[in-house]
Amino acid sequence: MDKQAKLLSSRLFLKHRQVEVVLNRSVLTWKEADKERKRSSGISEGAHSRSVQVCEIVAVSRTEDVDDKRTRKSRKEAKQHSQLYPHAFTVSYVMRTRRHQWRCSDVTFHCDNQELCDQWIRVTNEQLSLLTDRPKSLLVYINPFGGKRRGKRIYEQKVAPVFHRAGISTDVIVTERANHARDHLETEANLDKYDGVVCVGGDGMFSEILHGLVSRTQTDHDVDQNQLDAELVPCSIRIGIIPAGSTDCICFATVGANDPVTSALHIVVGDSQPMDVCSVHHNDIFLRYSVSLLGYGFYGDLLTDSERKRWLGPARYDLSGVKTFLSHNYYKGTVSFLPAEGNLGNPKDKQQCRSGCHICQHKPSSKDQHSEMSDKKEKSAKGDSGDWNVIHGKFIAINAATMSCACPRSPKGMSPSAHLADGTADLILVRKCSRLDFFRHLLRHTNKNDQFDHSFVEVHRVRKFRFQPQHLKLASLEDLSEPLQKKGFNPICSAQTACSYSAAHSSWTCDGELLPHTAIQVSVQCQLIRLFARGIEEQQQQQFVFEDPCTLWPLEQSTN
Ligand SMILES: Nc1ncnc2c1ncn2[C@@H]1O[C@H](COP(=O)(O)OP(=O)(O)OP(=O)(O)O)[C@@H](O)[C@H]1O
Repeated sequence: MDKQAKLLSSRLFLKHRQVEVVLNRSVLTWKEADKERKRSSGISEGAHSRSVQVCEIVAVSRTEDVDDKRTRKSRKEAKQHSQLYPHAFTVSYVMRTRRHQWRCSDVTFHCDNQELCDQWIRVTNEQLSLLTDRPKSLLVYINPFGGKRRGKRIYEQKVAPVFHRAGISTDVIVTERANHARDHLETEANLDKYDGVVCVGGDGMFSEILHGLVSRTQTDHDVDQNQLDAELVPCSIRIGIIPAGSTDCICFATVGANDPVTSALHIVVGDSQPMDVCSVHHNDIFLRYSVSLLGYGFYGDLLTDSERKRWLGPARYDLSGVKTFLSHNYYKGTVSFLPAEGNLGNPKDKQQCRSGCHICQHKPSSKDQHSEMSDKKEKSAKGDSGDWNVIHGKFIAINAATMSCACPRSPKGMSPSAHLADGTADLILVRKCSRLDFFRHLLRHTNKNDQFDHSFVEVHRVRKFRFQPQHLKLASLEDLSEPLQKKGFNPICSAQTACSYSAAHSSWTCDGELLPHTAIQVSVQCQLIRLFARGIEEQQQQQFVFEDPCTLWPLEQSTN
């Protein structure tokens, strides 16, 4: 850092203290000039040096007003000071606070020379203009009904001021119905105008944006999404998520916090986090895309039941969870999967996917993927099952996690070491077991114990998988004639016919939406989209030195 050539170096005033301010290409540093002198004279107190990376500067501009938050006495002092040093500029920058949250902090430097002040603003802005990843123009969709219905307020009070400070222009659409954002993106939006799309809402709203953007990209490139082996074209513009829903798992897993200001700042600094997307088909029909969890059995049943209890609000998930757990259903079927050979990671690794993850950076080139695909096509044409593994069984749950699925309730997530962008999903098969064992497995989603370390749980890192429920294939006569106890049904199910029917098949939940088919084919599309995020930062990455920030803004209100 010190070796870089200085672009500017001046003695300026920060409040009443003289500071040595230095700008080089990557860092802005300031330290108290007087303390430096004391130290050279042998007194042990060191100069407090503060630094901010240029890539984390939000904006720099001329300052006209003195800070009106000061006390009357300090306002008077400030007035005298500003008469002596009437020219000032303010640098707004990212400051890390607790638990991966970011805030925008300001520091104002004063001087007596207008030319010098203008030079600082000009040179700093020149450096910012070299950061070409930063968005200048954004298309924002707000779901006014997501979560606690605070999407619009969250955007106006916490996010818009940050975008305004950074000089980002926005077109804002407040949605009027479900799928409004998806349809607009698919058919109407002039995407050439924008550097990114921002979603203000929860995971359901994000899914709309994902579907709109991915479908639009495929249409623009004449790619047929219904084709199972179609090579999908990655989306060229990034998506930002401002969490304002009741479930904000995608935001949490990619930023480490559900906090609107933090997300806004990740957008401003132009972060880019590639993400895998699963495409889900039923034969030659495209069904949906998924970025987090595909679940059959336990989670499918839970969602089906919770959909009937929407009136209960978020509490419906707890109630349906208990009910589904007590039902303790299992399902017969065949799972086939293509293991992720050559992948550097393993679902049982202790290492988690974090900012700058080397496993995600080592993605297979599209050429390799293509030749792998042609290989498979050749093998299947010959009637060979290729490298596909096939498992017939009775499953309580079949889950495919494309990311860790970490959320505040399950801080490590369903598959703690799943990666955001390595082109794979973790396929977790929970076979029929006792209710107590299943409870132990579920409990491990909330604590630090290895949730795969059970004889009835297996996990595979896969590039593709298929599921065929048995009832569709074999009409399951044998199944239906089995005594209910043998099938593991719970005595609390009093209507036996209803129980046997409900246990014949479950449904797939796909990122919180129910799929209309149970026989599905899933293919992981490596790095199909990019988010304005950088993955969860390691704690050590938390911060350069910052003391005594002049102000923190926007207002320190609690987040949703
Ligand atoms: N204006 C609107 N009116 C009604 N529904 C809308 C509107 N805009 C978006 N939606 C739909 O609302 C659903 C839920 O939105 P969102 O994900 O933002 O909130 P949420 O509270 O997290 O919801 P959930 O947890 O139920 O998914 C989305 O599936 C989206 O399609």
